[in-house]
Amino acid sequence: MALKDKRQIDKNKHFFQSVGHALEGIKKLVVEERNFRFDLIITAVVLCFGLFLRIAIYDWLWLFAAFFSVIGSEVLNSIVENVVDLIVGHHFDLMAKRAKDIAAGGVLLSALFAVIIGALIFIPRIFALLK
Ligand SMILES: Nc1ncnc2c1ncn2[C@@H]1O[C@H](COP(=O)(O)OP(=O)(O)OP(=O)(O)O)[C@@H](O)[C@H]1O
Repeated sequence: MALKDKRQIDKNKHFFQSVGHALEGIKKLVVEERNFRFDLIITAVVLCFGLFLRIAIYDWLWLFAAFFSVIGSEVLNSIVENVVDLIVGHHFDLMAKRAKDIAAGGVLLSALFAVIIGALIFIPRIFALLK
């Protein structure tokens, strides 16, 4: 699935070419975005906790909704940062600041959603374990 033509700008010719570019995008997120790596580590830790505490299927559904909400907003934040940098370059610009701060606010809100879901699922179980 290696991408032979690194300077391609026309449409992908087949499904596997599209998947190859999508995987390249995910690799960029993992390698270049510190917060994205942090989200993945937290997700792995929470998954381990969920398996250890044998949480119910409905709890897993909420947890996965929370994971993908955070990851989705992190992806949107990275897109905004890249597009803004492409447009304004290395200059201070109030609209650039506004766009980046709003995108970061979106990540913060989805992280808050994930913390609430995690607390509702895990705090009662941890208390039950301690009894
Ligand atoms: N061109 C610019 N003009 C004005 N302010 C900017 C510009 N670029 C960045 N900033 C400000 O600096 C902050 C951090 O910039 P940037 O989002 O590029 O860094 P980051 O470390 O990748 O952020 P994050 O922690 O969200 O991943 C932005 O939220 C914004 O407030």
